[in-house]
Amino acid sequence: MAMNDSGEPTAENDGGSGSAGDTEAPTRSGFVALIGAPNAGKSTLVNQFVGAKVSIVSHKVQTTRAIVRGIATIERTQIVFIDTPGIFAPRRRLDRAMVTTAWGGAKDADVVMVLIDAERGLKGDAEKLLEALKDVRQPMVLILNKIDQVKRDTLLALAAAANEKVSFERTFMISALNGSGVTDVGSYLAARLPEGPWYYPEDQISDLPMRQLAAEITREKLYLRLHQELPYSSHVETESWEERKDGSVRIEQVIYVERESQRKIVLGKNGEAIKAIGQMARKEIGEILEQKVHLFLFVKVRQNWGDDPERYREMGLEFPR
Ligand SMILES: Nc1nc2c(ncn2[C@@H]2O[C@H](COP(=O)(O)OP(=O)(O)OP(=O)(O)O)[C@@H](O)[C@H]2O)c(=O)[nH]1
Repeated sequence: MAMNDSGEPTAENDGGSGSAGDTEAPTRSGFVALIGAPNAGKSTLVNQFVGAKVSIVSHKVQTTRAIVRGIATIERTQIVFIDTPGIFAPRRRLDRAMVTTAWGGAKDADVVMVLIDAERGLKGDAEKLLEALKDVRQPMVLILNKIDQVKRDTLLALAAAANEKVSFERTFMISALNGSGVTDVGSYLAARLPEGPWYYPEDQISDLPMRQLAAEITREKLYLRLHQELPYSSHVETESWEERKDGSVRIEQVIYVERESQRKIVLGKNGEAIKAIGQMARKEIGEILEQKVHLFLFVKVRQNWGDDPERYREMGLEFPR
C-alpha cells in the first residue's frame, strides 16, 4: 500500500522493503481486507493461513485503522490481511468515526474478502454488510464459512442470494475451522494479487501484528478516557517489545500529540489520566497475550507527525516521495 500526497493510502504497489529472493517467477504482494460480522470466523481463517501465533481469535478491539491481522506467504505471494471492525450500524459518534476510517482501509485494499457465517445466513449484520458493500469498488470475493454446520442446499441458496445483492468475483465455501476449502482461497489470492516486491521482510512478520495491536488497544483506551478533549490527531506507537526470561513481556509505547496542551491532557492531573489509560491497556494486552505485561507509556509532542516517514514505517506503509 503506497500513500498519496494527502497522506491517504492508495492501492498502488510501488515497492516495499521486503524481497523474496531473485529466482524464478516474480514476487507478488498485496492487501486483503477482511470484512465480516463479529464471529464470522475472520481470525480462524487468518490462522489457517499464517499459523496460530500471529492472529488473535476473539480480540475485541474496534479501533481499527489499518491494523494487520496476519501476513501469509503462499508460493511467491505475500498476503497482508487487514482488518475492518465488525460493526455496520454504529450509533455512537466515536464508533461512526472509527467505522468510516476502517471502511477507508477496505477501499484501499487490493481484494476485499467478505466472510459470512453460513450457519447464521443473511440475518441481521450480514444483510447490513451486503448493503454497505455497494460503495466498494475493489474486487470482492464471498466466503461462506462454517460449511461443516450447514446443508448443501442451504449453502447454494445463500450463495445465490448474496450474489444477487453484490457482484462478487468469486464465491468460496469453506470451513475455517477444519480447513476445508481454504487452500482454494489461498491459491486464488496468490494469483490475484499484483506483481511487486514484498511489503515486509520475513523476519518481521511474527511480531508486527502484535505490536500494532498493542498500540491500537492503548489508542482505544486513550479515546475512551479522553475522547471529548483530544483530537483524532494523536497517535500511539509501540517502540519496544522485549520478551523476558520469566515469561512476561516489557512493552514501551509512545503517545504522540501535536501540542504541549494536549500532552498535559493526556497526562492528566498528577498523572491520573495516563495512569488509568495504562492500567486499562495493560490489562487488555495481558489478556490477549495470556502473558504478564509490563507497560510503559510516554507522551511526546511531535508537530506535523503526518509528514514523518518513521510513522509510516511503523504502520507498515510506504512514505510518499
Ligand atoms: N463450526 C465452525 N465454527 C467456526 C468456523 N470458523 C470459525 N468458527 C468459530 O466461530 C467463532 C468465531 O470465530 P472468530 O474467528 O473469532 O471470528 P471473527 O470473525 O474473527 O470474530 P471477531 O474477531 O469478533 O470479529 C469461534 O468460536 C470459532 O471457533 C467454522 O468453519 N466452523
